[in-house]
Amino acid sequence: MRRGRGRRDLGLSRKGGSYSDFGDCDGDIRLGSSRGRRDRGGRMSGLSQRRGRGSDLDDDEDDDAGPDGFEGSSVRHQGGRRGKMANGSHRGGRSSDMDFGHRQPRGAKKFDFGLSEDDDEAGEVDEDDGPSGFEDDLFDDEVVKEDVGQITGNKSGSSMSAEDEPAKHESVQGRRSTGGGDSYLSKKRFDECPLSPLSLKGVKAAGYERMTAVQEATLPIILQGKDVLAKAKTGTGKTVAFLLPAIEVVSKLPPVDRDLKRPPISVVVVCPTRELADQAAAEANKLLKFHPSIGVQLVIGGTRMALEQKRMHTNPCQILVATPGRLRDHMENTPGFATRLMGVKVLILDEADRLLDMGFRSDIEKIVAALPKQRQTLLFSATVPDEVRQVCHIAMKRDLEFVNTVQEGSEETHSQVKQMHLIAPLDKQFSILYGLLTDHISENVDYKVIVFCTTAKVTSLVAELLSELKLNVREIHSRKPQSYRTRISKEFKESKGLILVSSDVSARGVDYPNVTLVVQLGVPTDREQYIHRLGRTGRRGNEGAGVLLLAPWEEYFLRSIKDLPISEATQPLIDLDTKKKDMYM
Ligand SMILES: Nc1ncnc2c1ncn2[C@@H]1O[C@H](COP(=O)(O)OP(=O)(O)OP(=O)(O)O)[C@@H](O)[C@H]1O
Repeated sequence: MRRGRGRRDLGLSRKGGSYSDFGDCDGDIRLGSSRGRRDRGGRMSGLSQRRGRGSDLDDDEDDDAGPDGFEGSSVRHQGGRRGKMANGSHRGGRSSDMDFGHRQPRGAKKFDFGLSEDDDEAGEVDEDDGPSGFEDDLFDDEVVKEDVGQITGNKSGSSMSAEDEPAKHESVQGRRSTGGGDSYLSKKRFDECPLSPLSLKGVKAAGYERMTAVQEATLPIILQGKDVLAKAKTGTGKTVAFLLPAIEVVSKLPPVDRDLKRPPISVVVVCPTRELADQAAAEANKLLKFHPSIGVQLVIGGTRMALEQKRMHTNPCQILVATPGRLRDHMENTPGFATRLMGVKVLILDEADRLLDMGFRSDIEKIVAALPKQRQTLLFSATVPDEVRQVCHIAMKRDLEFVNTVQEGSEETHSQVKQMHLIAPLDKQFSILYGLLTDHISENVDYKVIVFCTTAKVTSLVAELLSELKLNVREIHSRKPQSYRTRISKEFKESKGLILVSSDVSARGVDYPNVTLVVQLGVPTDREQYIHRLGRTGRRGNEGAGVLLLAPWEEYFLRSIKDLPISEATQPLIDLDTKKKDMYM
């Protein structure tokens, strides 16, 4: 691959004068920027605008799969591989910017690719986010504050301060972890724990011998039957940490009578995204290898309800892994399902922070209300912002244990992941991205890169453009059918030498092994999102790198991550004109 040094021109003007600086679009096109905006009436250059798809309640495969005003709209290649933007009209005028979903200052000239609804997990967001007042009888705010104050060692009981106060188990982590807080595995082996022989066999078959810090810290407490709120860095084995003790609970229950019309569901795992739910179910199946009598069922948006109902009927499971909207849908529409839920002994809220900032609070409240109060609740997250603490009020017992495996004073990110940022004007950003990628590829034979974009449409556009430039690219976002998302996710998991351009559907929890670089194009929603996205690399103690590419007016974001070890990157030099000549000769 030829790469000129010296020019940093976004260029992209093509032979025949098709697109130039992405600027030949018809009119004032803007790549949607801030999250959560649902509909904008701006000129969209023929892009059909679809409103947010609401919760995954409606998320049937067909609904998801068809043309949705997105596929084939943002960059449509008409007349061969001629790139055209939006409606394909190529007028001569040079627009000033291309906005990859960046927040724009007032008055800035922008392109709008019709991102009326960003892909805030669009398929799964529930807009019905009203207060429920659930379990007010059990936990009024004052009581919780007091209790939580005790949990975190805050005797004044003023507030639950997971971030501010050293947690009860923090010191335990400090002592037990190996190699300075960032180590991946502790010294403790699974076979030193009071686990059933069948679970131990499953753990061994899965290739796990020693525990990770969060597993070591939480397992004994969960096995005692306590509610646990656990905070641990990304990629440190939280899934096994909650699944294994949950499996133990099920294995100790009396066998389910096969003739029972509505056999109880004993464990419910709620995950914010379908990918994550899929991943948790797969991990459960791995661990259950030697527990033939325990079954797992996955219920997620984007698949057919009827099929799930049939499966649940013919093969009743004890462990149910679900996305919140679909779980509620079954609660309301699947005969006998609510009765089956009355058997729940353990409720797990995975990536609790994400569940909440995706607007699932109302779903969570309804799910919690549908479960027996006599149950164990586990809440796992890589970050514990205020909203997560609030959910403890509605879902957990007052004597919950907060296990924080992120040592006080240490960053929430991994030290083996090199973090960099770059501030660049919009018209330079794509060429910089391209330069970063090609530099990384030339230095890493086994490269595996995720490029995060702020919205589904920008994701698609960037993927399309990178493919045009002959990079090996896949895209994943909420506008793609679930079957496609699953396939791409699987492919990326198993591949090397691939770039995944993704919206935030892949930001949290998704475990892609050996990701070598994460690029964040545009400002993340918040500090937590930055950490979660970055957490797709450096998993299982591996090394990795992260680059945050911001526009000048987004530089303010650096203040919110100033405690993290992030430094300024050198701008890659790239001559896209040379590349283009290669392509069109
Ligand atoms: N004890 C263990 N030994 C070796 N590998 C493990 C162990 N526990 C988990 N893993 C592996 O570590 C990887 C990361 O685990 P997992 O996805 O559960 O992390 P996580 O903490 O949930 O991350 P995130 O916060 O990003 O969701 C997985 O590939 C998992 O199979």
